[in-house]
Amino acid sequence: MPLALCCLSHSPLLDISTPKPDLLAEINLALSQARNFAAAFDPDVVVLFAPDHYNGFFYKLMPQFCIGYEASGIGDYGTEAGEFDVPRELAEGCAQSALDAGIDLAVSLKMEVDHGAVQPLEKVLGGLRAKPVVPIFVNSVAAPLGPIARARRLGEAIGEYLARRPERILLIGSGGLSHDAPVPTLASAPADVAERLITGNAMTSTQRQERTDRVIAAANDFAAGTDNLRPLNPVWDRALLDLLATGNLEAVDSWSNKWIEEQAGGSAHEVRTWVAAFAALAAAGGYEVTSQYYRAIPEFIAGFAVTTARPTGVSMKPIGDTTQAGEVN
Ligand SMILES: O=C(O)/C=C/c1cccc(O)c1O
Ligand SMILES: [Fe+2]
Repeated sequence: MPLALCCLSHSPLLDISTPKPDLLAEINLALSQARNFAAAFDPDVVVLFAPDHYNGFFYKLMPQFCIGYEASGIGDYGTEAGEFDVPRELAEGCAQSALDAGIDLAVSLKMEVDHGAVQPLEKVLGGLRAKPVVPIFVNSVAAPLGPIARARRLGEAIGEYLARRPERILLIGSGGLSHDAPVPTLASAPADVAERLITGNAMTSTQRQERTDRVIAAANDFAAGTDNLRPLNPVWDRALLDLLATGNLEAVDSWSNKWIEEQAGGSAHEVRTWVAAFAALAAAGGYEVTSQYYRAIPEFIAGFAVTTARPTGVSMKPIGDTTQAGEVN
């Protein structure tokens, strides 16, 4: 059965910041196109590649990749909390196919995920239980990171397996593009924060609110040009979107993590979720991008993109407004 793909940037600021009305209308149109695309494809199941921001994965044991056999959203930044409906047999098949291909991923029977996983499910499908979901954690935040080539290989291995499955499967990649989110790092965090990055001790509601306030303040400063976060890089983002659209995915294998960070910021590693999702789609055959939206949006601290793609030659019944949303700026 066919695969289809929807990749999008997430941001905690998406439902908090208020960009100018024209920009907001564009963003809403792009997201509604993605929703229409998913509704027209009508997947039986979703395979979701998503990062985490020290809400579900901590340095007491930090894998590069992990498939959740059971998973729940923690409900940060106003996203839905609660249990995922994970199709166990499909999740096990994904894990085995990756292991067979030499990707030593972890599995979890109690995986916790944050806005990076839940927000795209809300925006594209309407909620975290709208469809059965196999959640796949792709470490994009916690150094040390493996090479981006490994994320491509992970996606490829899983795509080869999914292509043989009977279900209609929507691949979602969540993250990036260029950005430098104000997420702590083990190397620079004060002792109490570093301790939490290691142990994952639950945050108090005050600590959670302080984190939210800090991110909102950083976004306001960034939009005003008064923060020292690394600038967004629309040129890099556009080149990445072009590369993904042309299918030349192996080109990323030569990218070093240092180069990605220099070009696009410390959080641009989240693009490995896009690379994995596209590699999964490519493993099933040729594909075409059917819609693409991009803007560099400082208010979201994000090179913000929404892309849909489907196998070449597969048509889907259009639902609602399918006009092209904005384009690269
Ligand atoms: O987890 C956080 O506190 C912040 C995350 C964040 C901020 C800005 C852009 C993003 O993509 C994020 O995930
Ligand atoms: Fe993120």
